[in-house]
This record gives sequence, C-alpha cells and structure tokens, in this order.
Amino acid sequence: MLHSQKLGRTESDGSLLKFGGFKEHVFVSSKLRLARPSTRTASLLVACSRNNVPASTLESGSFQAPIDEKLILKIKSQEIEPCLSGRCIYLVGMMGSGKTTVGKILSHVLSYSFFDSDALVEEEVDGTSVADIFKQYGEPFFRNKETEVLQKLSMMRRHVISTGGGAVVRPINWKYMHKGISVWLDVPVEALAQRITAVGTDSRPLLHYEAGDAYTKTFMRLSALFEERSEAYANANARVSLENMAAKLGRSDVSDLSPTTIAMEVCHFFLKQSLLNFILFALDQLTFPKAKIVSTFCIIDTYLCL
Ligand SMILES: Nc1ncnc2c1ncn2[C@@H]1O[C@H](COP(=O)(O)OP(=O)(O)OP(=O)(O)O)[C@@H](O)[C@H]1O
Ligand SMILES: O=C(O)C1=C[C@@H](O)[C@@H](O)[C@H](O)C1
Repeated sequence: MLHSQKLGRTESDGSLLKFGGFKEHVFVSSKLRLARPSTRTASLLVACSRNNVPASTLESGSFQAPIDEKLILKIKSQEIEPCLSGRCIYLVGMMGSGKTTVGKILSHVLSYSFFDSDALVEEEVDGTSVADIFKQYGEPFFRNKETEVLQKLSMMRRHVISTGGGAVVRPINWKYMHKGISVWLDVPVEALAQRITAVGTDSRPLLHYEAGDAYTKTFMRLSALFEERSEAYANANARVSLENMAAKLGRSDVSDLSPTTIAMEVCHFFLKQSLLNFILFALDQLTFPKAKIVSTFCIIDTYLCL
C-alpha cells in the first residue's frame, strides 16, 4: 500500500517538446520571460488573488521563493490542471537534479500527492536505506523493487513522483512511467557534482568508487553515468534544461535558478502541450486548405508567444 509522503529523504529558444500520443518532436521557441510577468499574467494575478497560498506551502527545504514567483506558479498550475486530467507527473533525471525539491513544490501547487520512488523501495524492504539495500542485496535486487514500485504507482492518479536516478534505464519502467507525463530535469554534471558534494555521497551508493577529492570523484562518476544514460532520459515527454533556462533568463549560472522557477518551467511545458493539442484538434476540423494555412500561421504565432 502506498502512502502519500513526507518521505523526502533526506526556453529558451529550442526546447524539445515530446508529448503523449504525438510521435513528433516539436522544436519550440519561447519568448516567455518568467522573471517579468506579462500583461496577461498580471491580469491573472488580480483575478486569482483570492487563491493566494500561504508562503510555507511553496517552500521546499531551505529554498524560499519570492511571493510573486509563488503566485505565478500557483496560477500556472491552475491553468495546467485541465491538461493534466489527473495524470501523474514523473520527474526523471540524474541524482541531485532536484526531482525531490521541485517535485514537492509542484505537488503542493497542484494539490497532488508527492512520492519518492527510492523512499517507497526503502519502505518495501523494511525501512532499509537504499545504500544498505545495494550493500546487502546488490543493485539488481534494488532495480527489481524499483520496477515493482513504479508498476504500483502507474495505477495511481494525481501524484508527482520523484524517480530514482537510474529508473530510466529499464525499458519496462518506461511502460509504467508513460501512463503519466514524464519530465526530465536536465542539470549540467558540474552543478550536480557541486550539489552532491555539498551534502555528501553516503546515501548514494553508485558514487562510492573513484579515488580523488570529493568534488572530482563525484564529477567523474556522474559524468560516466550521464554518458550511459542520456539517451534513456530523453525518453521523457519533456526536457527542462537548466542550461537553456539560464540562458533565456540571462543568468550566468544554473545555480541561480530557484526550484520554484524550475517548477514554473515544468508548468510551461504543460501549457504548451495543451495549446498544441488544441491546434491539432482545430486544424483537424478545418476542411478548406486556404483556411488551414491561414489558421496554422495565426496559431503558430500565438504558440511562439506563449
Ligand atoms: N534549483 C536548485 N538550486 C540549488 N540546489 C538545489 C536545487 N534543487 C535542488 N537542490 C539541492 O540539490 C540537492 C539534491 O536535490 P534533490 O534531493 O531534490 O535531488 P534528487 O534529484 O531528488 O536527488 P536523488 O535522485 O539523489 O534523490 C539537495 O541538497 C537540494 O537542496
Ligand atoms: O542514479 C542511480 O542509479 C541511483 C539514484 C538514486 O536515486 C537511487 O535510486 C540509487 O542510489 C541509484
């Protein structure tokens, strides 16, 4: 039985969008500036001010987002709810990519439950930590448990799930994760190594091999894992690249991107998805070729401005 958790163990131009039933990869160019709300956002802010959420609900760990960021995120989350229609959100990415931190923020604003698949595996093995499961039973045992957990989660609705960093490697796991919508948090390996070195590698058994200083060995191991896995991460429906986001927002470093800003980017992908669905539906309804062409241009223009 799965219980909703506190279990948190402790566009740039050219973002790739790949969704649901659509096989195509759509290259989108976004002019959205998250830091500067548009006129449309401002009117929504007024319209939704009674739904203001208490500050604490959008905080995760030591991160606190400015109030306007929190409001914009809340509004965006309300806009994407219909497009999600209860489907679960699976966050995938390397260890340390912020799946838990961003996932908790998203689950709060969407009023979804939050699950951490590593924590669920630990629960299944009588509370044994992931590191001890690797030590006592080996990685294949852990991977089997992880698959079982993902299978159970795939039958649920309205959950945000932070998956284990290696969950993407088994094709069977994708069968389960594709029941919902998956988002890859793509964080440069240097930033991952910095974050992980800051908190230590004790709970991360796959980082226990290389010799050298803590940052270098973490960086080396993460680089090798990323090399092996990048294709598997790309199976996700959407990719949120922190490098692209930093460039778009004019930040020199990805470490300047708050988890709330990243959660907003995830919502932004869902908004694009719902618009894209609408476009395809509308085009399907049109019978005159000329009307189709004119509408396509109008719609693409709107889409690029989103
Ligand atoms: N946007 C961010 N900026 C800076 N640090 C962050 C950001 N997001 C998360 N962190 C920090 O990075 C570390 C890892 O974050 P988190 O636990 O959310 O990652 P994860 O992807 O769930 O990792 P794992 O797969 O290993 O469980 C934490 O110390 C967290 O505070
Ligand atoms: O990247 C990985 O393979 C792992 C990441 C963690 O979330 C845990 O699932 C475990 O430590 C393995």
